[in-house]
Parts: sequence; C-alpha cells; structure tokens
Amino acid sequence: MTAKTFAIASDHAGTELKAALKTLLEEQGVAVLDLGTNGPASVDYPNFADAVAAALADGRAEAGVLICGTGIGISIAANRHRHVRAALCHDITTARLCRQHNDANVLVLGARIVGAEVARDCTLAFLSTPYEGGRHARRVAMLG
Ligand SMILES: O=C(CO)[C@H](O)[C@H](O)[C@H](O)COP(=O)(O)O
Repeated sequence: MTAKTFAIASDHAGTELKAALKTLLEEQGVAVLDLGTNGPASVDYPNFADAVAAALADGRAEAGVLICGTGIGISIAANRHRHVRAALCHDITTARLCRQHNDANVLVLGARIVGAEVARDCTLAFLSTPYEGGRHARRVAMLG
C-alpha cells in the first residue's frame, strides 16, 4: 500500500478504536483525514462509509479505514461504491491477503469483535503489504 493519505471513519461503536488507529497511522508517516464520528452519540454507519468512499473518489485520500461494531454493516455500505474494495478483517492474515490478492483499498474492523492489538496488527499489515497483481488482476478487474 503506497497511500499517502488515509481517510478514516467510524460509527459510535468505533470512536475509541478510530482514535487509536489514527495515532498509529500518523506514527507510520501517513496523513489521516478523520471523517468522524467523534462523540458517543448514536449515528448511522452508512453515512460514514459514504464519506470515506467520497474521499477516495475525489482524491482526498488513496485508502481508508472504516470501523463499526461488527464491521459488517459498514462493509456492506462501503462496497456499494464501485471504486471501493472494502475488506472486513479479523486477523493479520486476512489483512495481508486482502492487499496481496484483492487490492483492497479500505480496511474494515469490528470494534466489538477484535481487540485493540489485533486491530493494530491488521492496520500495520494492511499498510505495509503491496498488491501482487498477476493472476489476481484479472479477478479484481471483474469486480469493477
Ligand atoms: O451495523 C453494524 C453491524 O453491522 C454495526 O456493528 C453497528 O455499529 C451496530 O449495529 C450499532 O449498534 P447499536 O446497538 O446501535 O450501538
């Protein structure tokens, strides 16, 4: 992943994890565009998936991180956008493989499912793993 700027967003279930991952990304030299939410008030995850998708579409960011309680709802919402390949990851292996095989451009995490350390590992793997291309390129092209 060669992204210089990551867009990051969560619903109310993911604000604490979002803050931790924002710091982690910044420590890795990545600029972070924080698209909310930033408080405990209950919000609707599709709006935050749409915000990250818009940031990718207009070039404000090259990659994203999305967080909700399970990661499921916000993944479904993000993947309705044709330019988004959002991967819900639960471990370092899926975070690595979604980059190598799927050229995922959005990492999705479930804040109520994975612990903070696993989420950090997933983020670092996502950030450091390049897309392999080759046989995967044909398949990824079929997605869009
Ligand atoms: O939509 C979800 C499941 O795919 C997310 O996990 C949400 O964060 C969750 O549904 C929010 O639940 P809450 O009871 O309203 O906090």
